[in-house]
Amino acid sequence: MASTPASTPASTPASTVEVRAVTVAFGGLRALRGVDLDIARGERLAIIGPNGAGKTTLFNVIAGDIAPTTGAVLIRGQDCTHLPSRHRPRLGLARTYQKARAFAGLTVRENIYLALAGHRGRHRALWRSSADRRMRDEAAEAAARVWLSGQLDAVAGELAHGQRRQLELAMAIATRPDVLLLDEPASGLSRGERERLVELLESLDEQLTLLLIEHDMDVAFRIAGRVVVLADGEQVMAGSPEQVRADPHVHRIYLGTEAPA
Ligand SMILES: Nc1ncnc2c1ncn2[C@@H]1O[C@H](COP(=O)(O)OP(=O)(O)OP(=O)(O)O)[C@@H](O)[C@H]1O
Repeated sequence: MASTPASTPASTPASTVEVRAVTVAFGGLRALRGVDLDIARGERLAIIGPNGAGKTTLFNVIAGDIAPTTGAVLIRGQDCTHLPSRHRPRLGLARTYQKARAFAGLTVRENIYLALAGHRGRHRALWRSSADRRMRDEAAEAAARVWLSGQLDAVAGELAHGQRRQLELAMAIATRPDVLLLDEPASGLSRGERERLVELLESLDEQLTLLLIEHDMDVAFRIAGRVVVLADGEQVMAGSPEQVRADPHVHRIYLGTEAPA
């Protein structure tokens, strides 16, 4: 019988991210009530739902920013329910937040560089070695991906809102994640910036697993292959953008209107 090398997992997980019966209680408030989700490698999944539905809480659980009250999260087959968020980038996970987190006093290049250095555990060796020079080049490449080449030496705090969001995205994609969580990437962007965001998201590696919380239905439906609708901490529907767009229940609870005839 052929032996399996020790480094090869016994089985390849069917899903890159598995959310198992996750509940989150904040005191008496149940922000998530038994959410189950399987997200396949390379899938583009949009999570939509009204304010307070539990979307960001679900992201926080997947990214390790909070632990679920009950239930489990597996990333690439590994149970990481209680793994702190700082260890999850090494599982290939990157996320952005609703509020920009770049250092306002540092330049675009420095911010992306620090994201890379943090990811590789190289905080203490800034700007010195050839590896650091490589990271500076990689930072410039990531900036170019989000059309910020002309702003490499601009201080983040002086960027326009849209450019700051582009920077956040560059900081996330620079680490070449397998799983990318974007929390409302289109928020506050102009129409032209939204078009560029869609173009950028469409250009990401096909193998990348992308989870998106988005209030802009146009962006969400264009990017996603599957849409999950959360309401009041529960998944109320999942389907293709076309199915979700046409679902009368979704229209009532989320859009507050009847589905188009
Ligand atoms: N740290 C917290 N402490 C207490 N309650 C919280 C906390 N975080 C979220 N909540 C509550 O949990 C519920 C779900 O919040 P969450 O931010 O996940 O919703 P959301 O769907 O992302 O909403 P939005 O679209 O407005 O961002 C809300 O009622 C919110 O007030």
